[in-house]
Amino acid sequence: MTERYALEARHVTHQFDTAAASPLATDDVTFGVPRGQFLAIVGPSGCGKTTVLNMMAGLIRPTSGEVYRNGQPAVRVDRSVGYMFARPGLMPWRTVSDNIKLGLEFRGVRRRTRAEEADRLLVLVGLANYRDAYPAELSQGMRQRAALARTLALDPEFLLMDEPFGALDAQTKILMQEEFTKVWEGTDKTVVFVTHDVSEAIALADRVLVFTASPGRIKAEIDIGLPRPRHPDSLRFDATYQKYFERIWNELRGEVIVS
Ligand SMILES: Nc1ncnc2c1ncn2[C@@H]1O[C@H](COP(=O)(O)OP(=O)(O)OP(=O)(O)O)[C@@H](O)[C@H]1O
Repeated sequence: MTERYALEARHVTHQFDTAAASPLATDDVTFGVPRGQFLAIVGPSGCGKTTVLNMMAGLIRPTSGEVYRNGQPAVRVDRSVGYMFARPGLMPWRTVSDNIKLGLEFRGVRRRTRAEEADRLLVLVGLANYRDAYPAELSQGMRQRAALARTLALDPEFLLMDEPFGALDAQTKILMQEEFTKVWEGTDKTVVFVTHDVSEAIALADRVLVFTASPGRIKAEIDIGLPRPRHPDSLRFDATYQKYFERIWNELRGEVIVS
């Protein structure tokens, strides 16, 4: 691997082509994510965060510019990409364990080792006692943990996460951030994490991009120098954390007001 970045967007612009309007979603966005870095993107609603993630995944193509994964244009979704949304999207007719095994099946893990690997992931996300439960029998936070385990079962090189904890209540969200940080810090996965929540971005990420209101451009880029391992649940009381919060919120405030 000689590329400087595992993931890269070079002068990426995306314009949706719809009958009603042709909204410019992103405008000349350029950034790179080194291997193993955790990048967060914050910005007002509608500024093109999901569009950027979809282009990184190879789900949609830029109108101009290019997105690269490991130096290659990201023209399609492949097994290097794990995508996680705010809604867990579990299959209701499959148990938690069987939902996780789905990721293992996709990865081509042999049937014999799937159960063992699913059990390991269930322990990792704190659902060991719910392996045979169905999604409807779980709380929202537990479902999202199961979705995280299913994504991790794919063992993706890139984790693209679109408000993955956005639908959770405040307490569960902090617990999930805590667990996810612990899991991620034990890997070398490259993460792009979209969120509205400035505190979440600072607690989790190595670097935060602040987007302008629509069309999304990069307004600021802030390295988060908080040491690891991190504990999102106690970080909020840290003076350095609060300085980052003030800085990022000052960048974001004007954009939220104009959007
Ligand atoms: N499929 C689509 N067709 C047409 N326009 C779209 C489509 N998807 C998104 N857009 C438009 O592109 C712009 C960016 O949308 P996008 O969902 O990327 O923003 P976002 O920052 O993720 O928003 P939010 O934070 O509210 O989820 C918006 O103006 C939106 O209306």
